[in-house]
Amino acid sequence: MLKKVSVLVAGSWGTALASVLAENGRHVLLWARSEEQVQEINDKHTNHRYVKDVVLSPLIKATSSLQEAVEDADAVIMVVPSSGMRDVASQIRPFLKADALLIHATKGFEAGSLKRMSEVMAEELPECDPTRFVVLSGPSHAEEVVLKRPTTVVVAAQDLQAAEAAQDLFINGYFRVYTNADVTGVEVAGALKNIIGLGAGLTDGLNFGDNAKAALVTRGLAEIARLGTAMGANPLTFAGLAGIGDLIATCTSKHSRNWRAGNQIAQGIPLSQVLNDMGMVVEGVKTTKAAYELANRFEVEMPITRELHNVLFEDKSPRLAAMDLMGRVRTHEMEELPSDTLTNGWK
Ligand SMILES: NC(=O)c1ccc[n+]([C@@H]2O[C@H](COP(=O)([O-])OP(=O)(O)OC[C@H]3O[C@@H](n4cnc5c(N)ncnc54)[C@H](O)[C@@H]3O)[C@@H](O)[C@H]2O)c1
Ligand SMILES: O=P(O)(O)OC[C@H](O)CO
Repeated sequence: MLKKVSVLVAGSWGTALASVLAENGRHVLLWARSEEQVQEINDKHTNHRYVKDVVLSPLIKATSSLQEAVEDADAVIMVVPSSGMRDVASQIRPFLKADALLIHATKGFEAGSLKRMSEVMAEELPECDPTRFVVLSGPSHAEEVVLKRPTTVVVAAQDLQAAEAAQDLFINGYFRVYTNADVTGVEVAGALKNIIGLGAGLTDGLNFGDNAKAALVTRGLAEIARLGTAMGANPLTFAGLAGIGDLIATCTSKHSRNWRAGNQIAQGIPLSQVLNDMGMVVEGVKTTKAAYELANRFEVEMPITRELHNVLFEDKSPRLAAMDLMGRVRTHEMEELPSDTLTNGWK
């Protein structure tokens, strides 16, 4: 029985996941970094900056002490931005029970090392069994989850019991949780969809229309699956919730910070200002850089990622990037398949 459940940290997604747990009758300890935020959550039952106009369950209590949050916890849900994962994982190491159920819901890679979040956790928490690390991902905007709108996610772990324990913890009538054994695929899909979400915002901002966005999502999925498979993922994972499911949510929703960032860049607003004004994490920016480097490392063709990289970091005009994408050398739709499969229909 998982008695003490903690969520790190009280951003949008951490607060939304804490709300799901509270809905399931769990007392949740939510770590917030500022005393002001702790007081707001404990006294007013709100977390206004991150989840507007929502009254939180009294079962959610906040603390600014990582030790208090993690000590004796039976389950710890890590929802820190990818840039903070290593630091927070190393800080909780002295307090974390080795057999605690460790779940992360972060969508990104570590900048520089290009590691997946479960790899970073494994390095910083060597006492814990990495086969029991769970990743939770899928199409899930915090803004809708706190309103109890129907949502589906996937939890992946190498160890089936760990995945099922996470499924039991979160599943309820509006939050349906599926299991999957492909940790690499779910992590890669969750991180890379943000790049395409940025691209969808750009596409919409440039008024390119519905055909262009459908093309972006479909060809985006193709290059996500290409890199993911090279990194050891099961290609089928990309047809699931963490793959096409989250691409649809991110590329079509104005809740998406990545979509909004892309949309603002299309209006000519400088990236630094876009990020500053957002006031919340836009993982797709750093992930574009990481994926560009991963594509080089794994020698995988990722034209959309490359063009977005050039728009974000090389000052390339988004229109020119789109023209260059459209003008690429002609190719087969399923270019990554073995050549006998490609020619099969024409024999
Ligand atoms: N918001 C969503 O709908 C949603 C849904 C699914 C997954 N996610 C993922 O969850 C992760 C967190 O996103 P979010 O939406 O909660 O972001 P957010 O911007 O709403 O909140 C980020 C939180 O992290 C804290 N923080 C920032 N830097 C930190 C650091 N270095 N160490 C510790 N804490 C730090 C901030 O104080 C804030 O509380 C991201 O990887 C995101 O992709 C978000
Ligand atoms: O707001 P975004 O773009 O970070 O997306 C949030 C979630 O990942 C959607 O599933």
